Amino acid sequence: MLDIEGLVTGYGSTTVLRGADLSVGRGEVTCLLGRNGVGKTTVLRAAMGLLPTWKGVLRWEGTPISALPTHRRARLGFGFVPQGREILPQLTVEENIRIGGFASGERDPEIPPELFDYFPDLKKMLRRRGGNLSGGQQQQLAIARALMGRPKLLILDEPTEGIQPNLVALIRSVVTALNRERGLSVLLVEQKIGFARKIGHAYTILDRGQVVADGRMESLDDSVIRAHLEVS
Ligand SMILES: Nc1ncnc2c1ncn2[C@@H]1O[C@H](COP(=O)(O)OP(=O)(O)OP(=O)(O)O)[C@@H](O)[C@H]1O
Repeated sequence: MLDIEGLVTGYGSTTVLRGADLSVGRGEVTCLLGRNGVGKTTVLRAAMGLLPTWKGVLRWEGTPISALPTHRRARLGFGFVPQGREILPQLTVEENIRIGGFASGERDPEIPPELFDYFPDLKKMLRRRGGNLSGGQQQQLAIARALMGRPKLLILDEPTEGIQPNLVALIRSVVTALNRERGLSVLLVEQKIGFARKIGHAYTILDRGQVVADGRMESLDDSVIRAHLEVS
């Protein structure tokens, strides 16, 4: 579905990704893993078109998309939940969700009732300000907002960061349900190996801007973790 080949990009004159390769299969959850600062968020931002592709090719269902701006990628079916969630604190929960519909080009987006099948808590707090929600509630809100664009691929940057353990389980069950019931493909950056193992079908490990290991999640054994993920 999404294929990234030989991606080189960075910030200003600093190269961060030095030829990264990654694929997300249709209907699969792929976890992008790696130590702090190796370039995981940079991969997601380049996939969304928030950073230019300096070298390499990004393909969506076989078609090159490297030159497309972010809003065109959103219309193709990319949904993005950024690190830190980026909820608008002064707007209500309902307004924050509807913004996801504007982003995909709708003039007066209505929230489909079935969205709340996945987020019953949000339904009870539609009039509350986004800034008054807990981290876990904001994460649900950010996912709901991304779903308003009816994505085929959901890209999540550390969805469990700063979230209480009981809500981590909730986020996992929501993402798993969206994957199983709606066939949504998922690319997610994660620091918690246990979470990645439970949620992912495949993994890719990044180190210093390059992919150093990838495969099916069952093959992510302790030797791979020791070599590439534990702090040495
Ligand atoms: N806006 C920016 N301007 C300049 N350098 C940046 C910027 N954002 C990130 N970097 C640098 O790019 C490198 C990769 O950062 P990135 O956020 O992609 O890593 P990461 O693997 O997602 O890290 P973390 O797990 O800490 O979120 C780091 O050295 C970081 O300092």
